[in-house]
Amino acid sequence: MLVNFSKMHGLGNDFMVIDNVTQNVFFSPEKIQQLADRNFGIGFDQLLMVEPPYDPDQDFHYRIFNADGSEVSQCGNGARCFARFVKLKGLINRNKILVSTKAGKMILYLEKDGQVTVNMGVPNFNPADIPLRANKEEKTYLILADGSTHFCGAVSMGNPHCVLEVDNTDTADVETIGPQLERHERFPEGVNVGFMQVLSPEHIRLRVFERGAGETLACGSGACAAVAIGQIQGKLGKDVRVDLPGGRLRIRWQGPGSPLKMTGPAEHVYDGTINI
Ligand SMILES: N[C@@H](CCC[C@H](N)C(=O)O)C(=O)O
Repeated sequence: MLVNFSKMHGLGNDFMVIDNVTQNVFFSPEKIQQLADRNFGIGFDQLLMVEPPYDPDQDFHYRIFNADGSEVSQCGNGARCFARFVKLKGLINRNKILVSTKAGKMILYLEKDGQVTVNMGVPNFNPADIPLRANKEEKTYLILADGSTHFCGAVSMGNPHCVLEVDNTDTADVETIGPQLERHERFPEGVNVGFMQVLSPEHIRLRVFERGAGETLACGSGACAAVAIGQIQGKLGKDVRVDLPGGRLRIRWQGPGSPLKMTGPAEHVYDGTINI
């Protein structure tokens, strides 16, 4: 069977994107791992499957799979690439796109300058919804891992995130702490781990060790999580520039109860066909 796909990226967080509106593709978790392999496959952090809407009031549904084959419910950079993809492929001709994921509904806007703005919904700090094992909601949790104590904020952006503040992202021990917290027992469904350096209330640097994919060049939902957590901890303002290894995002959040907006680029790299 021949499968058409596009390779895309958002700030170097890269995706294999499949139009499952006009095709009928199913991949097992093992097949996804094989395709995600950077030596033996196409190579990507996440696979995005664009599907017809599940709800009549939506334009599309889209599914997200990590490189390890696990299906997840949110991907910020993927959402921007999804919006570019459906326009590029002529699946829609509007600049406002309504889409559902496992996490719920989102609204995306294709801007005139080529950037994409995503309304990521309301950040959810309730531990049970993240999910995080905790007696009550806190701005900072103390988590013990391998004899070390980590202070981190936690939030669901539709997917679970914890964020640690560091002095310098260049020297942060992402390779050790990332995997320790990713599968920590306090996070029963795993967690994406952000390392945030606050330069000013309007400017942070961020590295993210992603659940199911390892450290990526950028994590959109991770950037949203860092700004939401930094703001409730009193460190950040309402309009923040986030510098990730792969480039820059703009995150705007008016505070608890309001939806958060992310703006950034989405690039198409090439189209391909594989025989599976
Ligand atoms: N790269 C993404 C997040 C992808 C999913 C994540 N690894 C998870 O398991 O929740 C982004 O840009 O948000």
